Amino acid sequence: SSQQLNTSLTSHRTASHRPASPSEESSRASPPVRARAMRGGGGGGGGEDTRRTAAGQAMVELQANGATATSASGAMVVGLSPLSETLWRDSKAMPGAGAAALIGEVSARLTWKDLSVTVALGPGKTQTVLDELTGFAEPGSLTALMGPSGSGKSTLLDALAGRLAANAFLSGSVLLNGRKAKLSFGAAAYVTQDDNLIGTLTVRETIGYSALLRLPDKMPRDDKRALVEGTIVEMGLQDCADTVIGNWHLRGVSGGEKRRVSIALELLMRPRLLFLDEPTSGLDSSSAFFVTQTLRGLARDGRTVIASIHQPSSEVFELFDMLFLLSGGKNVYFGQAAQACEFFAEVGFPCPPLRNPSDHFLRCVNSDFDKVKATLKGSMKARIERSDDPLDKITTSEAIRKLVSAYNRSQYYYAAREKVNDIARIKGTVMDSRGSQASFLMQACTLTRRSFINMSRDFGYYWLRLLIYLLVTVCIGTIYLDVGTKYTSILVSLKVLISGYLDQNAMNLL
Ligand SMILES: Nc1ncnc2c1ncn2[C@@H]1O[C@H](COP(=O)(O)OP(=O)(O)OP(=O)(O)O)[C@@H](O)[C@H]1O
Repeated sequence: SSQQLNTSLTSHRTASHRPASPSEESSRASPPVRARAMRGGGGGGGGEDTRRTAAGQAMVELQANGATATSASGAMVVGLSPLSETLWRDSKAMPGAGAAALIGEVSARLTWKDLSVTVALGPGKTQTVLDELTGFAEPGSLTALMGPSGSGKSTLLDALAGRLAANAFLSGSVLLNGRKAKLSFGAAAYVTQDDNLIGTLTVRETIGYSALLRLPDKMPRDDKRALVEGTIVEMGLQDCADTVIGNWHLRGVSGGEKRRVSIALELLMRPRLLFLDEPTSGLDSSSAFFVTQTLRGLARDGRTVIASIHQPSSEVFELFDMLFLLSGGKNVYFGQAAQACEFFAEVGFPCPPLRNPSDHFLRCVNSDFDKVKATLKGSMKARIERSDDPLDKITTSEAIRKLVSAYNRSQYYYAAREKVNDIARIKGTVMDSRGSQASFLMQACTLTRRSFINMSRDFGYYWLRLLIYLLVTVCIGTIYLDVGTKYTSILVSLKVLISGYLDQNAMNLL
């Protein structure tokens, strides 16, 4: 209930005023996120104080993520903010029944074991896209899925998020908090590669409307506003909060900021598990760095973050905690990102001193390089033949075979399987808020208002149309100028009117 929500928010606000221990302080948020939080809500003018207060309140709620809360049943619940708990309880509570109980661990611990995906390509034709993959993702960690194009990164992300295409078949097990769970919207968030945002709305409006469309009606407006401001601060968007997203005729926020707005929309429901499909695609290296740094901050707040990344710079690579490297649907390496260089060196492919590690790994596992080598001629070919790089001595396909078989016999592989079994034994609650909690009426009103604002600000959609209608009106109207008032004139006018009406309809149909 809203009272329950208020109580939980207030109690946490009060609780947060006690001095935090250094370890608590460091576990709450990453330095950049905290630094941004300290700057408070953006924008100037008379509303700044209100916004700053609202953002401050929301930050208390946001900082409570990853903290230990006491559930109504008296059990200690790990890794859940009061808001998440209330959202979940409200969605689970049956009329007349008590609120659902939270059991043990609620942070998202995801494991997948011997996961294979086969797609049907036509009658009798199938393709194995993922081949017996095993891994895990824990709260507080940022896991990067890397591999060449077509290696199966997006398919793995889809398989873990439970959104595989209809022609794809999964075998093996995917467990969330030790249970088989169908991940639905709310429990886990999935940020797609494309930013589906309305160009005419500002960043604050975009996040605000999304809050109205998804949060429960009974949640007080002030709390919703505080949550929106807190999310803006958490994603580092306060400097562009009042800038429009932008479209073909409107210069708006940058590509990196757009990506962060897309992530912010998913964060509103406080998911414990975050999937991102290529969050840095199309961004320059500094924007990619800031987006990844934000993801790391979200992970440090107790969330489980899994992202597929195409070709990270060395700075971005350093931000990853875990690396899942794929090639042709097979696992080449899974373990700490910082230990990947060691594994490649053990197998006989050490990373040259001045090379970006991620470029080196992708160079080792991308069989397209065989085709590149085959097309080289002249001095380039001679240089490769003289080179002492082990990769130039064998084909990439052979290198991949060597790496895959070395990984399957390595300590990394056995450690991962053992950890998967250990994690699967920890049973916890699967947070499933079952989608939007706003009522139909609230959604209809919000969508109507948003649509009107969008139309009134969109030059092409509204003003250009209005101009065209005015021009057409003048053109048709002037046809009747000085036609006279005789019977024949009236008949002619009527004919013109009907043919004009029919023409207009025909044009509309076209
Ligand atoms: N539903 C499907 N039907 C047919 N083929 C599929 C399907 N899903 C994936 N594939 C195939 O599986 C392979 C892996 O695709 P996926 O999109 O997972 O690769 P990726 O590593 O994400 O590539 P990219 O980096 O280019 O996005 C591709 O060859 C793709 O054509």
